[in-house]
Amino acid sequence: MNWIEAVGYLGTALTIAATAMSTMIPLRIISLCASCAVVTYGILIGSMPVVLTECIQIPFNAYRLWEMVRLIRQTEIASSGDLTHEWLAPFGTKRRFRAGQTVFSKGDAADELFYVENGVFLIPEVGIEVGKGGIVGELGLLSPGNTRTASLVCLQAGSALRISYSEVKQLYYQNPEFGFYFLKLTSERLFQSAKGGERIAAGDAI
Ligand SMILES: Nc1ncnc2c1ncn2[C@@H]1O[C@@H]2COP(=O)(O)O[C@H]2[C@H]1O
Repeated sequence: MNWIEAVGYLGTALTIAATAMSTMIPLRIISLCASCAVVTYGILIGSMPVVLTECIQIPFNAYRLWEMVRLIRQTEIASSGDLTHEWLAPFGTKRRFRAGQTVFSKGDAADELFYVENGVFLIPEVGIEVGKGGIVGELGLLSPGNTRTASLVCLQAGSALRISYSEVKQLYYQNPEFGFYFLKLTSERLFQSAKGGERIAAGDAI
């Protein structure tokens, strides 16, 4: 076997390895390496169909790889809670609350969540205060019968964006980063409640 054939076999081996892979990022990286080896081989043996096939595949693989890396980066940002306002603001309807006002009570029917813009709110059952940037009222979307798992009372006058559950669902299906953030937020709160109501401030980064 001469070195030109060795380059060709390297391309074959990498192509087979990529086909066998189940995780997307390594698959795309190995596919790109395979294409580079096969293009080199195609040039060395003067085969335009081989070169052309791989040159068409390279941008597709590179684009999909970029998409996956971007999604993972956004998901990381999402899980730190930085993008919530950006996501929710276009859907929200502003509502003002005065000190002492009950926003909702435990057991009420739930069909919306709140993104706190300012003021301070209290969840009396767990003794948690929710301030600017906090999300509250999301568990009703998942609770049996869609009822509130706790109450919410306004401590210091402020405002919150109301986002209906149907809009939350739209956002969930259309925006995987939001979906992941929502999953993390709700599961952290449910885990904490199950552990005995340890404090997770509703505005805390998760
Ligand atoms: N342990 C908890 N930590 C933080 N927030 C909570 C906790 N339990 C309930 N909540 C919030 O209080 C809200 C009450 O209404 P929901 O059940 O719709 O959604 C609930 C959560 O947003």
